[in-house]
Amino acid sequence: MAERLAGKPVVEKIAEELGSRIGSLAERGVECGLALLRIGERPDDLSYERTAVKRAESLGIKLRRTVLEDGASQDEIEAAIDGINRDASAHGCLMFRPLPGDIDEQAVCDTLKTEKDIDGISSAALAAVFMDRDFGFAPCTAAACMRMLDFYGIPLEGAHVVVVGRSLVIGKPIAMMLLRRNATVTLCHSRTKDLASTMRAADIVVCATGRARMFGPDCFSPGQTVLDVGINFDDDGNLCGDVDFDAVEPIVGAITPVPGGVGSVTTSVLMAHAVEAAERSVGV
Ligand SMILES: Nc1nc(=O)c2c([nH]1)NC[C@@H]1CN(c3ccc(C(=O)N[C@@H](CCC(=O)O)C(=O)O)cc3)C=[N+]21
Repeated sequence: MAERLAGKPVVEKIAEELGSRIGSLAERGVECGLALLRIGERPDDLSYERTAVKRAESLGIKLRRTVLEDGASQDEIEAAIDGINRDASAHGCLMFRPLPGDIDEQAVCDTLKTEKDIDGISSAALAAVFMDRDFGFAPCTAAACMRMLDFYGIPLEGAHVVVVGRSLVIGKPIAMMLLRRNATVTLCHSRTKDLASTMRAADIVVCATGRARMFGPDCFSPGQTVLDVGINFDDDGNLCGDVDFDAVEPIVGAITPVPGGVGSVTTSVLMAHAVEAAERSVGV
């Protein structure tokens, strides 16, 4: 049976680190604030939001929630971001993505003030990830995967990592972050030929497609480490990952569960980024 790479100890470690930093900010009269911007009622957004609310409450981070109707226009969404830009009590902003409808998403992302961009959505923040430059913040989900790998001591140097999924939220940025750590990265997607055999050849597989239980035992081999980034709801409304966990767990070396895996750490990384943005705002 695979080792289960649980999010909980990583979440607890981050909470411990943040506790004292939030305390120091409070001594300077700064209450760390985080703005959430959600458009519509997508179940995976709501799942993220539920955990974020829980984490913020337990850490003492102030949340400001803005919810727009599905069908909100480009102008309405940009106006909401403008409101967050001008709210001095919000040190960082998370906008749930992808945006519904035919919105120019990158234009929306680029209206957020750089210093509040704690999910690395602006062109400049993403460019920095691709250029190995330390500027701004990396996308929280990609950063959460890296934290998981480091916490559990999974070696990256020279390792062959297959990433399945090429989104700007996770697939593309994590490929660059892994490269920076000297992994050999293969970036796969829905049109990849011989996907299963490519996945089987990897040391580490990162699944980020958003398709419920899409990857079964034929895609994996003994000893592999599997990060399941998917947050999906099956036909019965149950939360599940991109990997068919029950069928794959007996085969591989280590695997993250859903729930209780990468997603749970993502929300903690979001809090860590908000605290860092608050610190930067007062020059710490
Ligand atoms: N800009 C952006 N970045 C994202 O990374 C992003 C996004 N938008 N939109 C929505 C999806 C989904 N997502 C989740 C993250 C954590 C949990 C999470 O905390 N899940 C808990 C369970 C929560 C529950 O029980 O519902 C867990 O997996 O243990 C869920 C979903 C990030 N996404």
